[in-house]
Amino acid sequence: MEGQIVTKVVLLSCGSFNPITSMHLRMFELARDHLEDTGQYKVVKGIISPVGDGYKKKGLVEACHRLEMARLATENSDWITVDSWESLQPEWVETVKVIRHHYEELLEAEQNKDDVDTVKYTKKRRIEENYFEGSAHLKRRGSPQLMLLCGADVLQSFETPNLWKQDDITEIVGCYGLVCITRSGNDPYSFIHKSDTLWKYRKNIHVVHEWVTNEISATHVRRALRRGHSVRYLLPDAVVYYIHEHDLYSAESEQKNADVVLAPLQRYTGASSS
Ligand SMILES: Nc1ncnc2c1ncn2[C@@H]1O[C@H](COP(=O)(O)OP(=O)(O)OP(=O)(O)O)[C@@H](O)[C@H]1O
Ligand SMILES: NC(=O)c1ccc[n+]([C@@H]2O[C@H](COP(=O)(O)O)[C@@H](O)[C@H]2O)c1
Ligand SMILES: [Zn+2]
Repeated sequence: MEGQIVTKVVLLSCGSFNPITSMHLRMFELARDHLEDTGQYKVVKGIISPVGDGYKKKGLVEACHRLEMARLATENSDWITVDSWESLQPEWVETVKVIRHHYEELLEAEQNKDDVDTVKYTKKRRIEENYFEGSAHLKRRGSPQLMLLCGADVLQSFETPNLWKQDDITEIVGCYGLVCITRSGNDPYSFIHKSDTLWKYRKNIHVVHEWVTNEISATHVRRALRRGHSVRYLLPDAVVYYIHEHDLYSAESEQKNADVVLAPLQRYTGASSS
């Protein structure tokens, strides 16, 4: 549409990527097409942020391997990147904090571009002064928006007791925005309808309907590998080779963290082992 303001968007996907699959990469392509088709957005970058080992999910192999596989999977993409910040943190980091971290980096990069010849304020002050309505509402004139990209199962997990803090959900959908890819077994439209918070911020939630549904999941890939079955074409060849070279997924690796409570549940309930 003529005269319409086009907002630049960076998509951030947080997850285990244990291992990264072709569907993880498809999510970015689907989300970019969907946002750009509206005429309101230009997607300039995608970031994959593998969760740290402190997440303690069952079967989670070391972050260094998950990072390397994500790097191999994205080496042919000119816009999807991998970021190690989250995975290098000694403890599990709430997703909202990962988003804040990347948003700050984004603003700094933008301001470094703007600021070459202007009066030097401190970095922090510059960031604060450029928000439209103060730091509670993170929108700076002309700067890119950061949106969380996830599958509908993650949206559904918002209602799992003790997994997400209500304030975090409100900040994610209220201040940043969410792009959610449909996944069989989950109905994001109904979920948004039932949640007062999600309904309130429904304009910030972009549901992308994936018509070519597929059931690719990292769980399926790990299971096939344990059984000695082929996983070729479910994930990029370079990742398949890496997995075999390092003998990553076995019955033994699937038992990692088997007796440990997932970090968010531990943090919000005080439990430490099952
Ligand atoms: N087939 C899929 N359709 C839609 N979203 C997906 C699909 N596979 C993964 N995702 C999304 O990718 C992100 C990273 O997910 P994750 O690393 O847990 O992969 P996964 O395939 O779900 O793995 P696991 O089976 O171990 O849970 C999440 O937002 C998840 O919802
Ligand atoms: N409260 C939270 O911020 C919270 C809770 C559960 C999962 N998560 C994140 O969601 C992602 C989920 O990954 P999995 O689907 O692989 O478990 C991870 O990046 C994890 O850190 C965040
Ligand atoms: Zn998952």
